Amino acid sequence: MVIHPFRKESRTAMIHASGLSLSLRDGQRVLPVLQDIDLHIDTGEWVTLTGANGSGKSSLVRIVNGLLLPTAGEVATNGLDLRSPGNRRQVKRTVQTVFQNPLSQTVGSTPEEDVAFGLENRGIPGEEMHLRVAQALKLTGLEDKASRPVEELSGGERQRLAIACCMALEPELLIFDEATSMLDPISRNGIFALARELWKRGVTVLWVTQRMEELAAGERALVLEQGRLLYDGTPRGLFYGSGLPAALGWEDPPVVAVGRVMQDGGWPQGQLPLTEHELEEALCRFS
Ligand SMILES: Nc1ncnc2c1ncn2[C@@H]1O[C@H](COP(=O)(O)OP(=O)(O)OP(=O)(O)O)[C@@H](O)[C@H]1O
Repeated sequence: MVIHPFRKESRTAMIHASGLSLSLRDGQRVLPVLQDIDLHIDTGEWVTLTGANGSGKSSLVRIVNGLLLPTAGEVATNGLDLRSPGNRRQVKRTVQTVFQNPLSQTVGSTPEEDVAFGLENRGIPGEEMHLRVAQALKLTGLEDKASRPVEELSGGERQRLAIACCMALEPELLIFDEATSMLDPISRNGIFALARELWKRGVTVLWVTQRMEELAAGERALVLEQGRLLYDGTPRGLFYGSGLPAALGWEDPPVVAVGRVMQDGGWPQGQLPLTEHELEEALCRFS
């Protein structure tokens, strides 16, 4: 059952899935990895996908970016039906993914080489390539490190570099697959803020995370559990209206823990805080 279906059909679909299922063979067993998923994500949205280990998040990402074929159902990314191999090839050019491990995503020996690599593969001519490399490194705050050895970059900087590589290829959909999970809190916040900035500039973002603070700070939340889409709606509805966090045994983020006390005290749901900023505002109104 999907709680609070969330649809805005008026804009162009970036991802559209209907009855999407995926079964994978594990030895003698057939695992139902994704089950009967209906999903519509518009161009320009920020959508956060969460779920326990093994709930199917990465499998869904791999279907959406054209790497894996569903066993049943329909799925289209950027209007391209992914059942066609030609469309899957095309989609791989418009969707870029930033993965979990910052150390496993670099191929060049310096940031500028690394960003240029993907552009060369695409056959982007020299002058434009240099321009795009410079722009991508500036966008991600790495312009001063353009010719430093990659090994000298921190984990957070390596993750910025992975984002620079993606952005140079001018993606329409940017997927972050637990991209902050191996970083320290400051780098994590920096990468999250950078992703939000890119989203505000117009890139559609699918943010995959198990961090409740990141989920709370987004506009729309998807919850996968054992391959089923259990929730599709606002983070506020998820934390304060659905009962799902308790049912799934999640620990509340600190701000939501305070919000629950406010909820018990009679605060209306629309005013319950999800972020530190909202909590501060609520307390100012109260005092
Ligand atoms: N190639 C495969 N063959 C068989 N089973 C697979 C394969 N890939 C994934 N699975 C299984 O599918 C299920 C979902 O895996 P998936 O990686 O999509 O989950 P996830 O939510 O991304 O997990 P995590 O948070 O641990 O990365 C798991 O039970 C996993 O073992």
